[in-house]
Amino acid sequence: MTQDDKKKAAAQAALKYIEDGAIVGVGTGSTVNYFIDALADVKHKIQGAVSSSDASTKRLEALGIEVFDLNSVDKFDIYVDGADEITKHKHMIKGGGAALTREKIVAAVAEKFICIIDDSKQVPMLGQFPLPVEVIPMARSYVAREIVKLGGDPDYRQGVITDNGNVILDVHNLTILNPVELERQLNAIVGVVTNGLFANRGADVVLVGTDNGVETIN
Ligand SMILES: O=C(CO)[C@H](O)[C@H](O)COP(=O)(O)O
Repeated sequence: MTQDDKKKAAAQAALKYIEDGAIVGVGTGSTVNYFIDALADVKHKIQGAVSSSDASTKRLEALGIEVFDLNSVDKFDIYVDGADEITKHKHMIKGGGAALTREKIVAAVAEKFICIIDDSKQVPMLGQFPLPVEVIPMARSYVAREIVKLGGDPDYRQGVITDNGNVILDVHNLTILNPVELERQLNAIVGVVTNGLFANRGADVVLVGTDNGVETIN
């Protein structure tokens, strides 16, 4: 099985969590693109989606799925998204696609976070994947200096502007022993919009595409 086959299988498996009449929270990335394609096959059964990025909105709408403004939706059951890394505690690093802030917002409103991944994303400890931090542009150098004090090595993601008009610092060489605490510490730096640690609100269910099929971790 290729990595893409595994992503596709995990994405397909997420459909069983979608109830009739649902509004579905939709993440961003290549695994989620498979999910959006699968969702299109059952679009007659759902009300529509809430999206975490302009890219996902475009794809959803192109396939005839209505996308609601999050401000017009009080609550919904399921948010489906990928991850760059995930531990057995269901703590994640996300934001490889620079959509972390909207992903965290949509995930916060959902009852359940269903994480869809291929098995290469499972790690014993977070931090091999550089941790994305979304920053207000004028605060970039200040935030970078503060991150160095926390032991990280920030790298400005050149040429990338987020959907919110901000920039991304990718933080290398972090030893993330306590993701819950580091998520709080990074958010406390003035100028940080969001960081890519999803630990205070991790995943609820993980669907892992493997060579032996899709494994469900509850
Ligand atoms: O957080 C994300 C985007 O901001 C994605 O979920 C993450 O980067 C995984 O992407 P992919 O499914 O393409 O491997």
